[in-house]
Amino acid sequence: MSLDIEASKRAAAKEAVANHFPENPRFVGIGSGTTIVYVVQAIKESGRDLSRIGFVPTGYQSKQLIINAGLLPIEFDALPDGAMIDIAFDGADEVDDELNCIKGGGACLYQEKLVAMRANVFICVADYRKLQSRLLTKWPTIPIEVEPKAARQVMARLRLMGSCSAAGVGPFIREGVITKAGPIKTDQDFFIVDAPFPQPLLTSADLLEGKTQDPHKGIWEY
Ligand SMILES: O=C[C@H](O)[C@H](O)[C@H](O)COP(=O)(O)O
Repeated sequence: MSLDIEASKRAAAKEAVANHFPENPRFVGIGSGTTIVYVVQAIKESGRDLSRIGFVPTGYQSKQLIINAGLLPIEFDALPDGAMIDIAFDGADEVDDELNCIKGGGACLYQEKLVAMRANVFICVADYRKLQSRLLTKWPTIPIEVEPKAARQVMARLRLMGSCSAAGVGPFIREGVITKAGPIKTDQDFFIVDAPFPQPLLTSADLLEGKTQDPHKGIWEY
C-alpha cells in the first residue's frame, strides 16, 4: 500500500520543525516547493513566539508563503553584514545515501543555494519517495540554473561530461508545458537546463571504491 504523499510531506515537515527549530533564532531560511508549505504550517503551529524572527525567502513563491503565514520576510540582501541564517529548511527532489540532493524540480535553485550557503544548519525535508540510495534513480535529470547567454556553452560542457539520456539526447532547456511557449524563466530570469546522466549516479564512496561510470552506455562498470 503506498503511503499518502501529502500526509507524508506533512509528517516530515512536523518532525523537522519539532526536532530542529532552534530556541531563539534570529533568521530562518524558507525554501521553495510543495513540502516547504507544510514546514511553514508546522512553524506556525509550534506555539513559539515568531514575532522577532526574520524569515529569508528563496524566491517569489517562498516569499508569498512567508507573508501569507503572517511571518516577517527579510530579503537575503537585507541581512546584516556578517549575520548568518540560524537554520534553513528546504525540500529536495531526490536524496542519496550521502545526503547529496537533486533540487530545482520546481525551477528554484539559485536563491536556494544563496540561503543554504549562508545558513549554519540546513534541514532537507523530504517524503519517503525522495530517499534513494543513488541519485537519478527515480528523478530523471539534474536541473541546473543557467544565465541564458551561457546556456549553449554550459550544455556543450555538460555533454562533454557525459550528459545524455539513454536515447542519446539532451541536455535540454526546460520549456513551458501548456501556458508558456519556449523556455521557462526562473525568478532571476535564468533558464533551467535539465541534464540527464547515466542512471543511477555513483556516489563519492562508489568512486573511492574504484567503481566507474561509462557516460555513453549509462551503466555501471566495476
Ligand atoms: O525547484 C524547487 C525546489 O528545489 C524544491 O525544493 C524541490 O523541487 C522539492 O520540491 P517539492 O517539495 O515540491 O517536492
